[in-house]
Amino acid sequence: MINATAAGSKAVFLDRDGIINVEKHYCYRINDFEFTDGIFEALRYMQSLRYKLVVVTNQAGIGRGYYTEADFMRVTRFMLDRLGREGIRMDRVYYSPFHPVHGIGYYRKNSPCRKPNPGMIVQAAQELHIDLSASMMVGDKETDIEAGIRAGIPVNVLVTNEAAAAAQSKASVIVPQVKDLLAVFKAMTASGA
Ligand SMILES: O=P(O)(O)OC[C@@H](O)[C@H]1O[C@H](OP(=O)(O)O)[C@@H](O)[C@@H](O)[C@@H]1O
Ligand SMILES: [Mg+2]
Ligand SMILES: [Zn+2]
Repeated sequence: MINATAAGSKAVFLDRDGIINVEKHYCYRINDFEFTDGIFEALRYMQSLRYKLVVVTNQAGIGRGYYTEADFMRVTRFMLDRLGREGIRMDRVYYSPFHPVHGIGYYRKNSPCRKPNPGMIVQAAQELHIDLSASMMVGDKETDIEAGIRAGIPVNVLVTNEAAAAAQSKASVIVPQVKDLLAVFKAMTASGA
């Protein structure tokens, strides 16, 4: 169970591609941005329990030269606008444009903010006064789970329908689809957190 403490707010950290929108390699066009089935209901529920909602997304497509920061900002505005119309307010979006091998120029570096490194989560905790010990991470890759664990988040939820990924995962909970998240969130907060 998850309880908030006086040390800060509780939060749900959300991977973007594969959790908020359907994973389509290096998605940056609004026309390709398709919300996953069940994400609105899951986010609305956690927001109603006063969890902050924070996106932490690797966007190495920027560093690789596939699209620009302006492209990412455009699709982010679209995402936030649509979430807003669904009654969901994201507290912050963090992104890492870097890649240690394939990044071009400035973008080629092993950034502490690129998952599985926990930098984005740690930064969010400082800037938004989040109590990580009362928070959750949700992702579709083991790198998301590793970032959550390294940041000190106790509940790390993996969404995958790949048996091999599930078998090797360090996640606390594994579900096959985003539309299973609402039930996970309800179970995790059952004591009234
Ligand atoms: O919100 P996410 O899931 O952190 O974003 C992942 C995508 O940026 C991108 O990530 C991976 O590419 P890199 O190794 O970071 O270059 C791949 O899984 C791509 O398919 C994803 O679109
Ligand atoms: Mg992902
Ligand atoms: Zn890669």
